[in-house]
Amino acid sequence: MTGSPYTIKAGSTVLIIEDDIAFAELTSGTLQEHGFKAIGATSGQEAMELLSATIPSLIILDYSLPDMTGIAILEQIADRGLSVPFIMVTGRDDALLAVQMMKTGACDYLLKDTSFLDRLPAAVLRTLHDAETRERLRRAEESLRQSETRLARAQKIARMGSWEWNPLTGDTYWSDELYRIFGFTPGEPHQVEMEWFINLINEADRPAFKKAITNAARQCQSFSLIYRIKSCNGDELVVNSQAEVECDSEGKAQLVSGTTLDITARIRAENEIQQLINYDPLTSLPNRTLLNDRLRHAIAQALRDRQMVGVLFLDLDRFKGINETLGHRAGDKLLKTIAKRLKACVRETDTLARIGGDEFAVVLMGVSNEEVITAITKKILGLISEPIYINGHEIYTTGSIGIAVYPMDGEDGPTLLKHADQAMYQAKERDGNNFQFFSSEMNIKVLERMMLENSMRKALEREDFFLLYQPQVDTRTGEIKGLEALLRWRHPDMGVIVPDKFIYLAEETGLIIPIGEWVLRTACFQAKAWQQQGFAPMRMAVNLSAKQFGQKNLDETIAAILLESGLDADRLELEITESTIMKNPDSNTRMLQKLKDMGISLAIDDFGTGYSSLSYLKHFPINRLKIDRMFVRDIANNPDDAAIVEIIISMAHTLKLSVTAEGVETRPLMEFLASRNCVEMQGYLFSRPVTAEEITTILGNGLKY
Ligand SMILES: Nc1nc2c(ncn2[C@@H]2O[C@@H]3COP(=O)(O)O[C@H]4[C@@H](O)[C@H](n5cnc6c(=O)[nH]c(N)nc65)O[C@@H]4COP(=O)(O)O[C@H]3[C@H]2O)c(=O)[nH]1
Repeated sequence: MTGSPYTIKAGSTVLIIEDDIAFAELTSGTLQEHGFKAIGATSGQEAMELLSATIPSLIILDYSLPDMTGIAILEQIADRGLSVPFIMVTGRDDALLAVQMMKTGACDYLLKDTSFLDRLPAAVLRTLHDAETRERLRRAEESLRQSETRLARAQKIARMGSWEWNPLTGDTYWSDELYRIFGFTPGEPHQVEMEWFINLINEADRPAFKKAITNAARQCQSFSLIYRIKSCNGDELVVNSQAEVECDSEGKAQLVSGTTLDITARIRAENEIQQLINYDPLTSLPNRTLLNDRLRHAIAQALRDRQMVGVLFLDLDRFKGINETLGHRAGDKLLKTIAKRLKACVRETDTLARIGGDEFAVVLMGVSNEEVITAITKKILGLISEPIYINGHEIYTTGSIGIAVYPMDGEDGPTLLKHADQAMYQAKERDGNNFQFFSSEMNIKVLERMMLENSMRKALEREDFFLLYQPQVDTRTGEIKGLEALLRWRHPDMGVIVPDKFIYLAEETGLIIPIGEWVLRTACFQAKAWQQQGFAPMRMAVNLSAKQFGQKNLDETIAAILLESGLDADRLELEITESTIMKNPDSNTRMLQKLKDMGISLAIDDFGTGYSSLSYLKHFPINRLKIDRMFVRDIANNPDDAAIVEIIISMAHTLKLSVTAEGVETRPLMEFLASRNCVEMQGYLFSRPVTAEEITTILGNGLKY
């Protein structure tokens, strides 16, 4: 209903509709005495005419009028859209009538009795006061409704929804717009379960959301969170939820409420901008801007981890010619194919960028040595040089790569890139399809390694390897109990090379497998030959590297060699380092057991340098511990080493293992070890590693130490 606003104030107009003129005057007089302005009408008709001109603050209405009933008048007033409070007046004391009058909307009703005039002013005041309160409430409700409409409109425009969640009861409220954002019809589902909602969130973002909502409920922490969510129609949206928490005096969360903004379009636009700023549109690879950024991060990370960063600058050889002959489209296809191939060579954490027409750069993270860089560079050159088929043409292209390494060749991105670029030009001058390190030392190192690797491949065929044997002596009797076979490489240019200088490379290249097999075979045949020459049978100790030990069929290979050579298994001892076993203790223990079951003796080499714990040691089916020569050497000077050696010896005895000390160079060392019950020793004091012929002489002379 609409109506005019009014307030209680002196002079408020009261319309008295009453056909009893005397009564009307009395009423009017009383009201005027109390400061009201009274106007009067004696019939319904007259009242309606008056109401056309004036709207009173209150009507005092006689229930029964000559031309119409009070109720009919009220209907006509309502029809005009007026809302004026009224008090009914009646001469009849009838409870039923009173109820009926109140039902018509009367604010009060008064009986025309002797106390009427006494009660009138208070009733008028009360009615006016109530009417004013109602009007204020109506206006407040109206304004609230308007605000709600405005908010809903604003939410719709902003794609923002609001919500509430009661952490105590689990009750939730979603605004209509929130339903719409998530693709639901407003109000459906009516009650939103938090668990159900969490399941709509992208799995990767769920933990962050759960944490935020839990912190809100448990610690009253407000939050602002961006996360992805699957909408009802399956689209993925990106939203930003901001929440505030209402807490009670004890700090217990009562209500979590907030807004959720759909920022999908914004994020998409931002991504597109980022894509344009940071990526090359042709290959979608990072461009120079992003490369510089990534390079800065890579350097910071390498500084923390004390590692190197490899920066490769690649330029395609003869690309210009291809572009000119086959056209730019073909050139673009070629670049895309190259980009794809390059991607296959680098790890996720590395950066591959296109920085110019036919120029690419690669940033290799967390590199520990230049070999890794060389390996990746070779792989890249190999992949680039494979034929590319474009528009029916078979195209051959190659690349030139310059390499700069942090920290040696520069401490910042631009310097490293500049140096890699310079090195690339040198590679190009050497006819392309080549790589070049910026620093000459690095080049020499890599070159040496490559040469060593090449000549090692040929060394087996050319029989450049040979074995030396070092006696293992029982110091109580001076007898030779065993011989350790030690590998040497007679290099055509570099002379004899010791294993420490090439075993690592043989391991890395896999050449250790054929070389190791050659060592085993040679040593077993030699041991058998000495037996056949009538010398007392001795142990032949052979070193096994980690790669050899990792072979699945190692036991079969060894069994075949023993069979070929005719050497009894119990004459062969395999020396494996602690770190080799500890690389994969469970499967290695199984292999050790197989070898032991064949009757072969097993020794842990360099004992004390690795990580064997006593509990592991108990489980390894081994026969012997060899104390590393590093500890033995320092016994005299370092009490710690002396203590370690003593512990190893007593541990070996407790576990019923034999023990051999390596690197015994002096008599005092021998005496110290002997006094600690270490019986068997090996070292320069007795003999350096010598050739098989020299061993034959020693054995022939019946030499004892
Ligand atoms: N300073 C000093 N050194 C002594 C003394 N007595 C022996 N040595 C040296 O100590 C090394 C003992 O061999 P290792 O600990 O098994 O250590 C060996 C072994 O781990 C590995 N190796 C040798 N031959 C082979 C092989 O055929 N296969 C594999 N996988 N590794 C081998 O190369 C390592 C080094 O071998 P070598 O250079 O021959 O070095 C030998 C030996 O010459 C001494 O009194 N003083």
